[in-house]
Amino acid sequence: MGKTITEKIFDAHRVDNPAGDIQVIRLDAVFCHEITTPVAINDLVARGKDRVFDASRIKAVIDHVTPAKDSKTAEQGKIVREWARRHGIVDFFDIGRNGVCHALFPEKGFVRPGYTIIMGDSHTCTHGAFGAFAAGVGTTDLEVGILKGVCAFKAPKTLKVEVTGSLPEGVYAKDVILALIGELGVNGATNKVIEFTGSVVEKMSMESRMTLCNMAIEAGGTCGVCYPDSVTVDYLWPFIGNDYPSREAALEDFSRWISDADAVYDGVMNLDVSGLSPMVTFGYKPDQVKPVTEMEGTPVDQVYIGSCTNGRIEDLRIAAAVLKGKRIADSVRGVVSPATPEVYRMALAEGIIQIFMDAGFCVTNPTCGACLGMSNGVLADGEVCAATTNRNFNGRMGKGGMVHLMSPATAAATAIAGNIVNSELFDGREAGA
Ligand SMILES: CC(C)[C@H](C(=O)O)[C@@H](O)C(=O)O
Ligand code: SF4
Repeated sequence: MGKTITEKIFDAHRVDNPAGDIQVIRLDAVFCHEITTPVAINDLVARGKDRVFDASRIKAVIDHVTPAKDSKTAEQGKIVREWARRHGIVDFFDIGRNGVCHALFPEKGFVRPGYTIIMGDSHTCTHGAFGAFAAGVGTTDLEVGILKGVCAFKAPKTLKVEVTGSLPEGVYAKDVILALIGELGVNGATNKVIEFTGSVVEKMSMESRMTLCNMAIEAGGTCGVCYPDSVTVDYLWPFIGNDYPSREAALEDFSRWISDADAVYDGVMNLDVSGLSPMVTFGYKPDQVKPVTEMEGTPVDQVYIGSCTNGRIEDLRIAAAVLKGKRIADSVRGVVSPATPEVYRMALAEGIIQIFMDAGFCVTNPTCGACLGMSNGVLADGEVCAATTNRNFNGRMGKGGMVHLMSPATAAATAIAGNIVNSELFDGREAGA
């Protein structure tokens, strides 16, 4: 019987099978940030277990609220900073080098096909885009991971989603994942890995694949996963060039991490995106999704472009293409947070930061910022934000605020119009047609 990519990853990492379908797997990396890791650190210290399994496999960043906005966030940063120093964690990213964890760590080459990764963050599923198993965990699992480099999971179940057809102009990975979550519902993939396959995914950049996998959790998924291919090899080449004689050799090696044709799934669905139009959420749950055309005219107070979903260079390029030479509406506050310093640098070099500033956007440092409503653009009661983020929960961006999730193109067009609108990049034609 064939196996899925996730089953193969588990087979290669299993160190114990204590009971039933519980499997203990060895971890290739443990990622940390300043919101959830301090709780684990403090507890390990209190229990006299202030150790790390392997400092080189722990990657840490201060990203959610940075620079610190108050004493509490300053303290959280301090705990992680001192812990990283104490244990010789070299890959620790503080002010000036820090960015949103799920954008920064892949960009640094820390995620590889076949890897197992945990983090105390629900959007850890993003890293599956590289053909890895990466899952968000709670404090107890994080502590065990830091201490022993292992984690217990149930045997993985997989929902295979074949994305077929051809993406129309102006329709992006964000629209695909919103449409999928709309179909699945917020619990549609609970306790399952969502395996994204099909010709549309094969044609996607690593950035777009990360956008897809990032929101797997919004349908309840443990992880999203894409097969590693030449796109993955090209993205990782600066980091793996010394390990393989050629890109072809790397590709050959990575092909271990692809599901067998006769793998057994817990569900298979097809999503033909040929007729898809830009999508937007309308309520407080990510599965409340409609085509933008049905929400047109909804006024917004703020437009936020950033986050681990859509704060990468590809996203900023798309938004800038819409904003170029235009001004955002007087009634709108535009905020853009490049996801990492490298994204910021590229955007600067390409004139994208200039376009955002000329359009009237405020450009912040790389951080989660407004995404979770802790800094850099918190909404007032009754205010509405068009955002490229992944969560529209009630009060997420500020008490009494409403968030509409959308693609960077739709967000940029909305900023110009002052209300929700399709971008002019969308003409409804299938790509290449
Ligand atoms: C702060 C952290 C625990 C949280 C998460 O797990 O997702 C945050 O990143 C979010 O997006 O709400
Ligand atoms: S950008 Fe938003 S969703 Fe992503 S890790 Fe930060 S707070 Fe969470």
